[in-house]
Amino acid sequence: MRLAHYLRTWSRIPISCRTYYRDSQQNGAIASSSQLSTEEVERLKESQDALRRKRRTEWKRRQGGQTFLDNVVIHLRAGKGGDGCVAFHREKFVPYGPPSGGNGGRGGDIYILPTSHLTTLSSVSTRVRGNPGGNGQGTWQNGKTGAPTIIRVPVGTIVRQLPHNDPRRAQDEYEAEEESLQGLSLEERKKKIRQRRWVHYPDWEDENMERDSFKDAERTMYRDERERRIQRQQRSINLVHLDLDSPMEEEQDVNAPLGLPRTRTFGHLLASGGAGGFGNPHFHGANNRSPKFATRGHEGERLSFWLELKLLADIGLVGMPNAGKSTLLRALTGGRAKTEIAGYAFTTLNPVVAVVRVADDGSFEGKARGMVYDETRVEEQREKELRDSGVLANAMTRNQRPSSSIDPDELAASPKSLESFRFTVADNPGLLENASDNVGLGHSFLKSIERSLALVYVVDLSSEAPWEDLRVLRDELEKYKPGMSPKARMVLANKADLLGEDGQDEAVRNAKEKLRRLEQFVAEDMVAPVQDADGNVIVTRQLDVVPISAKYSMNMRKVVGLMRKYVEEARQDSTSIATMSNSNLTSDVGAVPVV
Ligand SMILES: Nc1nc2c(ncn2[C@@H]2O[C@H](COP(=O)(O)OP(=O)(O)OP(=O)(O)O)[C@@H](O)[C@H]2O)c(=O)[nH]1
Ligand SMILES: [Mg+2]
Repeated sequence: MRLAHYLRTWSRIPISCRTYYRDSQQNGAIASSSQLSTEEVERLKESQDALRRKRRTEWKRRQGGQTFLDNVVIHLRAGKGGDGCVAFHREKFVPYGPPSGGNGGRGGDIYILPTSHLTTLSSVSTRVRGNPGGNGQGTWQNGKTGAPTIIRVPVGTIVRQLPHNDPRRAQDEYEAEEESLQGLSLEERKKKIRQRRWVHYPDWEDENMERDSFKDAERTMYRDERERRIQRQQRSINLVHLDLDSPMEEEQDVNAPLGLPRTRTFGHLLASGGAGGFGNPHFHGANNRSPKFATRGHEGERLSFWLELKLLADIGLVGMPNAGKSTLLRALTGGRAKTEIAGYAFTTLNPVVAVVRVADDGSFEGKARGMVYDETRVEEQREKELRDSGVLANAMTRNQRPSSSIDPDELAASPKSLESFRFTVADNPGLLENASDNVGLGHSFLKSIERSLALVYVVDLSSEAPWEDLRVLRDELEKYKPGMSPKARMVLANKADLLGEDGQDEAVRNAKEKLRRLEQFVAEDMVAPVQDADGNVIVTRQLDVVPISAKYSMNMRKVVGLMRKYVEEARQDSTSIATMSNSNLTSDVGAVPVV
């Protein structure tokens, strides 16, 4: 009881406060051990930090990549069928006409439709109910069919039906009925089951129960129900799994006759509506001339699905942990991309997508002389010092300052001409050798960049053999999906600033030699085949190799120019974009834009 109370109270505290509380507790614990020297305290803090990071990475790894993406579980309840009607025809001189109750209409189905007008799953409701069918009426009027419900999702959504044993699944229609009957006596149970299935002529319920014709009809109904249930079970062996990679636009038919739907394409069927009930003419026969009962409509299917969205980015960064992908993303976006940078592996646990804005003259937002994109921890510390010193409190805005006092770096950072092009870049977690065997974070996160127009390798030029890293990255891409590696267009040799400065002739010569070796490897071993629609190799393509320093924002303009070129080429070839989404090998390679 006390534990429950504690958990309830704890869960009411906002997460930020909880983190603060934990941190202050830990810091307090460290500080209280006053016998320790400052150095020892620092070391202790670092080891605690390392432990926390390790736990975080391990936790992420255990998710099997399932939390990388925008995803949602939805519960569908297709429309219930309309009830049949009990009625008898009446007209002048025909006091006892034939049975004339109409059948109920079918319940509305639920469809899913990928559309290019959406980019997130946030507009998808988690509970969707189909429209019920109309009830039948007298003079043989059948009820109308429930209108279909369409769930619109962005292109790139993967739809998976949840299996029976999945705890996230909602009850199906049979389980829901069973639950509503729990706790009732046998008699009450029977009564309720009947009430759910039959419509009687006013005051004829008891009479109907006695009749053989009703008993026969009831037997037939239960037999049909059993068969339907078996069919449903068989269907659920093949769970729905859709990869909605290309948009299906709704076809509008403005000339559709009145009363018929004007939209023709509904998308993929997910849950079927229940059948309508039978009107009393259905039970008319030689041994029942005047049936005084009809059936109610069936429940629609109740199913649960898991929707998962692959992210959309024009360029995907692929590299080993610590290669500097996050630093590069921040440099490309002028620090707007809030992705964490730190000197340990697996800092980035989720893909982060950011927009790069390019001006007419090739300059881009954020490019500034002397700009340093340091580790998040260092930048935070710097910001804190600035805040504490009170500089920020009295700072004037750019408009308040006289133009002569504006820092030239700041001027350089502001766009000189109007933005003329923008594209998105995805920063990814690091990829390791044997990621396919779930080493590191595995490579399930690559799903998010599968549909990127181009990939860019980021390697650490200061490492022993950057070409070996490149080989591993290429092989891992191929292992993830054969035909994916030819999407790579460029190799960025990062951290070039570490390889010697002006004046250090020997170091500079070594750096040049290393870069030359990398270029040679790329030219010899990383040639990408470009195929035509029939799968014939029409040309081989070299990857561009560009030495950069993401941290000091060096050579960024060239990188942005090349990225822009790749994106423009791919966008121009609109057919290639359409085929790129196909999952088979030939179309994927064929989709690589021809240069
Ligand atoms: N000297 C130098 N250091 C860099 C450069 N780019 C990144 N770094 C440093 O390299 C370390 C790792 O950088 P990140 O950007 O976090 O690397 P990452 O590839 O995103 O790493 P993961 O997220 O773990 O995959 C940090 O300490 C950066 O400051 C660079 O161009 N020069
Ligand atoms: Mg990172």
